[in-house]
Amino acid sequence: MSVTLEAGAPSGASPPAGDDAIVTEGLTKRFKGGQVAVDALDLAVPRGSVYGFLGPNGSGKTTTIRMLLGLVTPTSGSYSVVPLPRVGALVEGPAFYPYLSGEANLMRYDAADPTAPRRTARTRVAAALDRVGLSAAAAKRYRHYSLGMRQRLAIAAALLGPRELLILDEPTNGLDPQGTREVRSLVKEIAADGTTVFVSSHLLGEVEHMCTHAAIMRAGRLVAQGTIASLNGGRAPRVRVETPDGADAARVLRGLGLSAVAHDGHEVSADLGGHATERLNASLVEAGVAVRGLSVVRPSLEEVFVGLTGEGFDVEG
Ligand SMILES: Nc1ncnc2c1ncn2[C@@H]1O[C@H](COP(=O)(O)OP(=O)(O)OP(=O)(O)O)[C@@H](O)[C@H]1O
Repeated sequence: MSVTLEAGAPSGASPPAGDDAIVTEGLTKRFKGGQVAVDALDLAVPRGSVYGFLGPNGSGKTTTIRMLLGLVTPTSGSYSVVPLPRVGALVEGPAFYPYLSGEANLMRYDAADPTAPRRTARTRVAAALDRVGLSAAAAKRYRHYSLGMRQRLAIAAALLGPRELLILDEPTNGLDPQGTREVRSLVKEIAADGTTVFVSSHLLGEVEHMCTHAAIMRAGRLVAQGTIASLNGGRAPRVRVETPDGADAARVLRGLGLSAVAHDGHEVSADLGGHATERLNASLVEAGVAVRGLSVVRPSLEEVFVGLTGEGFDVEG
């Protein structure tokens, strides 16, 4: 589906060209009252990716997702998404009946879709339960489900049809650690089946571990996007040596050709470049440097984010 809006007029529908599942160009939402929730957003979500849509609360993630699903009308800009019947979405958790089983809840949910043939409802529900690992708990009442099982059932509801794209808005929010683990590994499994997953989160650690790609949002604007490796790769890994012989260690590292050598008390650090840490250690010891510790520090997405925005971030997860 493709929608272009200038002055509020939709202009046609087609899936994104090329290898992307979602493309937005200049996508903007200004709410009545002047609040710009999403500001000229250019996203490109490759098919087959697990795409983390990362930003603090209020940065415009939910508004973007609601626009992609046709639930909110953009003020301007355009977007293309794979055809909506091929998109499964979990935006606000679906309301399930506590006294009904997981299976009965999904049957009701499926019945609400006028395009789904009734004849095959049981097969669809069984496949969705199987997909999220709830077959054995299909007959159990929803109120006896754990938090993780409840969220997996919600994801099953989003997977009732064949999906090319799954959009999940903060799927681990409010879960306990066990539920969080269940949902994260389910997301990876769904992606491994070939479904593109677009998942919003305010947790850097979560995106770093679960996703292949990420976009970083701040106050409605896109700050950076790309593969996790390319986002991290903007900054080189550093080697850090703990030693009482700092001046000597710095001299050895410079002599070996390492750059950006910094010496601060009992710690010496330098850009690692293509050097092997075991060789560095051997050279330091041979030169009589007492090495108490040697480590390689790779920049995390958190450092990249702080470097880009000058702001801290919620890194839990
Ligand atoms: N219907 C609305 N009317 C006016 N302002 C809104 C509306 N919906 C969202 N906003 C504002 O737009 C901004 C972006 O909100 P949005 O919910 O998209 O952010 P978010 O990144 O999803 O955050 P959260 O994780 O807290 O939902 C916020 O400042 C919010 O207050």
